[in-house]
Amino acid sequence: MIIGVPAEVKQDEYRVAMLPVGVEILTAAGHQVVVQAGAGIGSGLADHAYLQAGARLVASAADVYREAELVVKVKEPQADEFALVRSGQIVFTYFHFAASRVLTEAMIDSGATCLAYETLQDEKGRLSLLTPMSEVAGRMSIQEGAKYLERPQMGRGILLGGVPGVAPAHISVLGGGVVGANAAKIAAGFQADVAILDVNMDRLRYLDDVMPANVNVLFSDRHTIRDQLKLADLVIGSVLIPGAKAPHLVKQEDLRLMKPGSVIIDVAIDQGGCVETSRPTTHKDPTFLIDDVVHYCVTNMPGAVGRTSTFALCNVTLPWVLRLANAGADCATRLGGPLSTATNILAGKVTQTAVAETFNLPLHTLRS
Ligand SMILES: NC(=O)C1=CN([C@@H]2O[C@H](COP(=O)(O)OP(=O)(O)OC[C@H]3O[C@@H](n4cnc5c(N)ncnc54)[C@H](O)[C@@H]3O)[C@@H](O)[C@H]2O)C=CC1
Ligand SMILES: CC(=O)C(=O)O
Repeated sequence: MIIGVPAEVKQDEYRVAMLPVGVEILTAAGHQVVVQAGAGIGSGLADHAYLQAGARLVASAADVYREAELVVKVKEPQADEFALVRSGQIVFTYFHFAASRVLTEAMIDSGATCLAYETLQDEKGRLSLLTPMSEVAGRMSIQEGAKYLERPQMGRGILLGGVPGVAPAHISVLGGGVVGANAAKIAAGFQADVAILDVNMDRLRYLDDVMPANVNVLFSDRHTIRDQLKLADLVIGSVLIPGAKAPHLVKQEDLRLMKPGSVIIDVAIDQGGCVETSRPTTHKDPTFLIDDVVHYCVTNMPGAVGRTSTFALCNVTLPWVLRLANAGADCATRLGGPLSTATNILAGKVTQTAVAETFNLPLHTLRS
């Protein structure tokens, strides 16, 4: 199979979808890998490393899309990439379709097959291609939160850990999955006072067992959320209902409960955000103020730490790329099991229930 790796074009996206070692493994298995020149630069991976591993370098994204049967990316195709995606092609990347009707319609119109990293459930039911980026974003949410709590960044002027005689920051983490647990772990290390809210009691019991003493776990309901908003200096939005638009746990009217200069890091923004007032932002212009509350809603947080993130992502995606490539272009879209959970659009037809429901589109059933 011909596998294509274009350079990422989303604002401030420094990741790349394949490491040179991935090229080596795929070519050794008899496949061809076409890489856009410069694609790895943001992650410190030079063109010659891809060449040495057996890749063919091409000048433009158009060249990659023209040749590749399987396009492997990091972020969803951007508007100026839509026309490059073609019928019969498989695109394997983060899509987060429920957050964008425009993207969903563009991919339907392309006639391509779209396999989303974020909905792939492995044999144990884990979202194993989302996990490493959630680990990055969860950890990063605390360092970003610490920065935007500083007064010159419009924050309240709060140091996360406080100092002897002055209370630490209170951090409320909405959703105790991978992002939430990683955020809480780092926040606890800063000696902040942390609360994790979740609706999954088994998860709360687990977190209660493994988290340090400055982390409390609470059941997430409307009253507890509102109580937490009154206390919080920093709120981390980290809920997920796989494939679906994130529920708005914080309503616009709730912002009035919060202290002026408090900060919301809505990590769940890639699924639409769990705060009603959130809207997508970029690393270049990451925050905005509503009712004196700082909102940070960057949709590709791990992109800023491209080197760490590229390695963490490619470590887990490569086995699936290899599996698709070995199946061959005709059979790859008929692979059952985990790859069927990744299939959001098959040859231009929506196959993910949550996406069809979000946009009221016809749902097609996958057949093996
Ligand atoms: N902005 C960015 O750059 C990035 C965003 N993300 C996003 O972060 C979000 C969270 O991802 P993960 O932690 O991996 O998901 P996860 O599935 O591990 O955790 C989500 C948690 O939310 C909980 N939850 C569901 N409904 C809830 C409610 N009403 N109240 C409280 N908790 C609730 C679930 O029980 C689960 O424990 C996803 O939307 C993911 O795509 C992940 C990486 C990067
Ligand atoms: C999960 C995702 O969309 C990202 O890492 O950018």
